[in-house]
Amino acid sequence: MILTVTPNPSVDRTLEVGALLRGGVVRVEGARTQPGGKGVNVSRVLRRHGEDTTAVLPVGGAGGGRLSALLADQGVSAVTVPIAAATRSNITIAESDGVTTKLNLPGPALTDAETDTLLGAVDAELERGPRWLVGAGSLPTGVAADFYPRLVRLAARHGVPVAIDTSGVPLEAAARQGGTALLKPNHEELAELLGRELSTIGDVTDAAREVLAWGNQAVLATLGSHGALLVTGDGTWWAGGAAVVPRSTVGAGDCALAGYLHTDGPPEERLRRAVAWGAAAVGLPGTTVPGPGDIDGDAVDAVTGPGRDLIIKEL
Ligand SMILES: Nc1ncnc2c1ncn2[C@@H]1O[C@H](COP(=O)(O)OP(=O)(O)OP(=O)(O)O)[C@@H](O)[C@H]1O
Ligand SMILES: O=P(O)(O)OC[C@@]1(O)O[C@H](CO)[C@@H](O)[C@@H]1O
Repeated sequence: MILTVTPNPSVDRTLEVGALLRGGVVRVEGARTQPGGKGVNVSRVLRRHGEDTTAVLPVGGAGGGRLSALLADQGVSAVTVPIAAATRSNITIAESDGVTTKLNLPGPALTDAETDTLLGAVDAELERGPRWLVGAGSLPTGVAADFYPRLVRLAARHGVPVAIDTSGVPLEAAARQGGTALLKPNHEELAELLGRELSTIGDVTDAAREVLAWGNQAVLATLGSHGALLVTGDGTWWAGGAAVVPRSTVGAGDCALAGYLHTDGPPEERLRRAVAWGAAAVGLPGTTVPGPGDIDGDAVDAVTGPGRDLIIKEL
C-alpha cells in the first residue's frame, strides 16, 4: 500500500482554448473538472495501475464536497479531514500548441488544530504499514513550513520510507532536515533550492549530491521534456524519450513519481518507468492520469552514469 498526503488539494478545472489572448474574449473549446493536488494525483495514477493506495487530505466547503465525490467516482480510497475553510479550485488553461498556463490559488487557511488532526490521520494510516508515504504539493495558508519535516519524523517513527514532492520554502525545510528516502524536485525547484543555475547533467548531479549530503537517500530530478535524472549514494542514471507536444503537462511530475514508486526493481528500471508515466501524462487532457494502456516503456532510453557535460536543454 502507498499512502499519500496532500495538505493543499484542489478541484482542478481545465479550459482548452485555441490560443490565450490577454485582454481578449477567448472561446473555450473544452472544459473539465477533475480531482487535483499532487499527492491526490499520485494515488489516482497508482489506483489506475491496480496498486493499493490511500490519499489523506483536508476537505472543506463546497469544493471539499466536490473533491470527495470526484475521488469516490474514480474509486480512490480517501481519508478526508474536515476543515472549516473551503478547498480551492485551480485553473489550467491549455492552448492547442501545447502551452499550459496554471493559475493556482493559495488554498484555505488551516488552523493549527486542523493541521494536527491531518497529521493524526496520517499517523493512524501509518499503523497499516504502507510501503511508502508520499507528501506532496504546496502548503495552504496558515500551515507552517515545518509540516513536511514533521511528516518525515512521523514516518520515521513507523519505519516507513517517505517521498516528498514540494517546492520553495517547504522543500528547503524538508531537504535540509534530511531523513527522506526520496525527494522529487523538478529542474527549476532544484535550482531554486541550491540558489544557482543547473545547465548540465554535472550541475544537476552535483546539486542532488549536495541534497543527499543533508541526509536524504535519493533525488529524482524531473527535467520536463528532457527526461529525468536519478541520483543516489550508489550512482547516477538519466532516462528520457522523444519530447511530446503536451495536451496538458498538469500532473506529469506526479505520474513520474508514482511510476518510480510503483514496484521495486533496479534504479534504471524504476527511472525508465517514471519517465514513461510522465510522458504518458502530458499526452492526456487536463489532470487525466494514464492507465497501463497509455504507457510506452519501450520509447524511453536509460543511461547509467550519463556524461557530466551534457546540456539539459539539448537532451
Ligand atoms: N513535453 C514533454 N515530453 C515528454 N515527456 C515529458 C514532457 N514534459 C514532461 N514530461 C515527462 O514528465 C516528467 C515530469 O515532468 P516535469 O519535470 O515537468 O514535472 P513537474 O514540473 O513536477 O510537473 P507537474 O508539477 O506539472 O506535475 C518528465 O520527467 C518527463 O518524463
Ligand atoms: O499548488 P501546488 O500544491 O504546488 O500544486 C497543485 C497542482 O498544480 O498540482 C497538481 C499537478 O501536479 C494539480 O493537480 C494541482 O492543481
